[in-house]
Amino acid sequence: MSDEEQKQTILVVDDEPANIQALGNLLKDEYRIRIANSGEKALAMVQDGDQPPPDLILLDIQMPGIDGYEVCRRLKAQPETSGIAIIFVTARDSASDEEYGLNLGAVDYIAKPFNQAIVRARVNTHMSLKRKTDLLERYALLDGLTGIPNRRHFDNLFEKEARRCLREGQPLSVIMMDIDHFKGFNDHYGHGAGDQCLQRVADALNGAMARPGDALCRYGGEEFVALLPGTDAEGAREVAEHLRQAVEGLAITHKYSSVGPVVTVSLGTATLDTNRDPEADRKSLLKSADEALYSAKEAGRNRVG
Ligand SMILES: Nc1nc2c(ncn2[C@@H]2O[C@H](COP(=O)(O)OP(=O)(O)OP(=O)(O)O)[C@@H](O)[C@H]2O)c(=O)[nH]1
Repeated sequence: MSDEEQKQTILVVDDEPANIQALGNLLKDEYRIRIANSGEKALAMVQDGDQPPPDLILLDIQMPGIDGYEVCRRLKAQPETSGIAIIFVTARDSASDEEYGLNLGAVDYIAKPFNQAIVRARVNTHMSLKRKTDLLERYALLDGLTGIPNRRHFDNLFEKEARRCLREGQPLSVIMMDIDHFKGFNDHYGHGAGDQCLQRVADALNGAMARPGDALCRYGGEEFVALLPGTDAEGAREVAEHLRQAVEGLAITHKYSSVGPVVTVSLGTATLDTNRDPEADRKSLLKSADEALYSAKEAGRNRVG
């Protein structure tokens, strides 16, 4: 990632080009600046799912059309945008205005005409807090042992992708997988070797997932789940077979498996059929994949159920 891409983003919202320019010039060396000259444009930019949301919004209050208070209210009302920090930068400098703005959920309130050094210092404080929060959130969604997304992350992704696939009339598949006779592996080679095995299996599974939208998560102890947006049932079975081969191809010795001499996985696939009742399908998708996984176990393991 380039330095420019790593920069945090500030959206400056003001109907006065001179104000946008002043704030932009003040902050452009440290941050990536986006601008909107109305409340409507600001909302459209932030709610556009294709662009990552800004880290901070510097928001004027008095603007024609949707004013800053209303922009703040609408962003705070939506879970996807409610976490974005907002600082009002405004000529309305009475204590009651400030109290009103802070009660709407803004993190700070700066009166115009502003002192450049104070604006920069306050912005830096909020951006530094935001960087720490982002880091903590990222860690909270990753599995500590394998470094891949954890179950909590999967639950969020699953909800998001299920909604998107239903909206766009796309299929959504999941693959549940479980290492065969992992208890025997742990019991005989030790917990440390078991942990290493989990790490290598996770890497191999990750490497075998081809599409950028696909996600592999650790679902539980020795259980993994793959989420495949836009993939139909046949495609999911193909991916599952690749995943099976990738783990077998690692050739990790497992003398205590009934399946063969190396570590293997069993897999079950299920696909959300957008033509049927969307709610019922979504709820039962993981259950179906789990049932398919258990039939793979019953049928002898190291296979796709
Ligand atoms: N080393 C290690 N072992 C784990 C971890 N999480 C779960 N396990 C072990 O995974 C094993 C799962 O065993 P079982 O659920 O009985 O299943 P299995 O032996 O894989 O048998 P089948 O699934 O029927 O093939 C247990 O021994 C757990 O202790 C982990 O993070 N590290």
